[in-house]
Amino acid sequence: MAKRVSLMDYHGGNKKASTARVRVAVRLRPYMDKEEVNGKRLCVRGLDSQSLEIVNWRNQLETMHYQFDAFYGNDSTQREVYTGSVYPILSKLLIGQNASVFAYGPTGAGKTHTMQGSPGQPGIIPRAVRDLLQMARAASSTADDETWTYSITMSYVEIYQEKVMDLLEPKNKDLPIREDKDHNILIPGLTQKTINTFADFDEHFMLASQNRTVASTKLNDRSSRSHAVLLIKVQKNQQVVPYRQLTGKLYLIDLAGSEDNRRTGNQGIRLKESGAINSSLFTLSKVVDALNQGLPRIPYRDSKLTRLLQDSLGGSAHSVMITNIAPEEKYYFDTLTALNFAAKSKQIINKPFCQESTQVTVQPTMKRPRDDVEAPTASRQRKKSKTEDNEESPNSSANATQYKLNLASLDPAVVERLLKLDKILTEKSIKDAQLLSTPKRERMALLKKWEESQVEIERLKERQKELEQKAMVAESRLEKSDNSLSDCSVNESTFRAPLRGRNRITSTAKAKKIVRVLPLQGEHPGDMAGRQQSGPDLDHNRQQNAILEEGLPVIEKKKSKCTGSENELGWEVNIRTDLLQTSREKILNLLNAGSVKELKSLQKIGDKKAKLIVGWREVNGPFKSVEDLSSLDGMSVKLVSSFIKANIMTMVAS
Ligand SMILES: Nc1ncnc2c1ncn2[C@@H]1O[C@H](COP(=O)(O)OP(=O)(O)OP(=O)(O)O)[C@@H](O)[C@H]1O
Repeated sequence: MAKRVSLMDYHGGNKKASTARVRVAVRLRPYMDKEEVNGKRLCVRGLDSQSLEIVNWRNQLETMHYQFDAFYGNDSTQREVYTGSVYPILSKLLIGQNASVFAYGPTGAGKTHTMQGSPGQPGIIPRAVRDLLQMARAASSTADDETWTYSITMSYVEIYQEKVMDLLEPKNKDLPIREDKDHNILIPGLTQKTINTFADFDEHFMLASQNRTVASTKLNDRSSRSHAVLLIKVQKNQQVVPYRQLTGKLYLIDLAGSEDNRRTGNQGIRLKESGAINSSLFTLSKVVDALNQGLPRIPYRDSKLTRLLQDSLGGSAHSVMITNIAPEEKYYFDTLTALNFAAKSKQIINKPFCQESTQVTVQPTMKRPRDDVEAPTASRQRKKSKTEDNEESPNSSANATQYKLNLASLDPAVVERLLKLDKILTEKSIKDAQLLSTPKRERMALLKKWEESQVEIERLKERQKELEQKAMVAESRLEKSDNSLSDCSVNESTFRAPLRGRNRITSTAKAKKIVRVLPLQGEHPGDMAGRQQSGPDLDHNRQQNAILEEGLPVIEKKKSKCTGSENELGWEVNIRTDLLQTSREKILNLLNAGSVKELKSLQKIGDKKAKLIVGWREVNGPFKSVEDLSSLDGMSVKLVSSFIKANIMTMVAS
């Protein structure tokens, strides 16, 4: 489950939670008025790196003075703006915090130039993406960070006439904006592209930018008719238990400019667009006012723009607002309005959080968490091919590989089981059946069932130990009684060998059957007749003779010498080949057609293994041989061979 970790908690401090004021910078664009009706009259004068004044040429007494976090004059470069106001917040993304940079100001004042720039003068967006990619690459290769991998994705939307349009997938029109229970703002269904290199970003961004709505107005040849929001998501995944996941989101926003339609000359559709732009900017202003006044209700929901900026204004992001202004006298009122808005915005206090969750990333080569072995390295992850998905959507299919489940508190073995089961299900495209993405209640029920089966397994293990001990006692008793039989040493060693050492059969029931049947199979009944026997030995041999007389030719007479030891397969040699074959066939048939209940009738197959067999069958088709069982999870070759032995012994003896 995702959780918000305050900066205080994140750094382990115990003071008040950290806060961050919205940083406000003002950028003045160069003088560009070609008409110069009144000569070159500037209404803005820069004073120093933080302050400026605005002059009203009609009444110079009205000159206003403003101070901001930064003031960039008309000769400032793209690099200065970026390094001074944006670069410092990028590192926050890598620790799971959100940040946003938005350009605000009148139409034609230089917002798009500042955010996007041109190939010769790249703006904030390309610079920030390039640096983030570099920072993530550097971080994942440092010694401290080697257990983390980073993935960076981009989404790009425009808010055009109160509709959220997906610029990466233009057919996605009018997407909804939602808020999750942790107050994260989401756009379900929004396209998200993985960017591994700057070239990836450039390709997607260039194409998407062509989908943006721009048009010529009297004040700007290429005026943005919409608010454009680029979302860069940096996800940091821990590759070892407890698989923490930090997600930082960077919003880079190029707002449409406020427009005075007496001067833009807007008509028809342009006028309608202008109405929507001004209305959302008005709501933005109301939001800032409400925040500054500490009102209980902040009207975020009154426009799509403010809903999307909810996190950036009064929320959890580190926010930078760049107010673009124009110097020409004709912009005086627009500039004054923009500066007043900027001045009140700088009073807004945000409360940054670290977005942290514990996650499971299903990776094919992931090893057993129990062994504390790392999943694929960062470089392997980076090599993953570019993907297209809709991860913004909580229900999206792409989320199939990323689940939020508190695994930290689970036994690593449980995690491993869940991962493997989930992988099988995902591979088989069993929709909605993915264990980790199932609703919480079902997940809990499954986990409970799993816990119960663990208890059952423990109980069975205990029981098996007890039985083994009993079998050993019975065996040593038998050895004593065997020693009293004088002349059967060769056959004894041949037939009794399966009960000894490594090949000892660990079930009392099986031991009994073999003990009673096997020794006499090698002897001719007549050989026993003349022996002097008494007490239990006599009864024992009578019993054996009786079995033999009933004609149970279980064992082929073995002519080999007594070597005193047998290899792992030696026991098979002692069983008649046709019986061996039939038993194997019976087992194979059961494995391929048996129900869980029937499978459980096999030796060494409990409920858990029976279910695994059924599952394996469904996924891989029928078992070709009994030995195929070793491809089952938890069935080593050794285990399979002891399974075969136990079952064949049971079948031939029954
Ligand atoms: N700092 C600058 N240096 C050089 N040219 C600039 C600068 N700022 C803006 N310009 C130029 O001014 C013109 C208008 O800028 P831009 O389109 O960025 O304005 P805008 O604020 O985004 O306008 P709108 O809100 O209408 O979209 C463009 O031709 C742009 O290249």
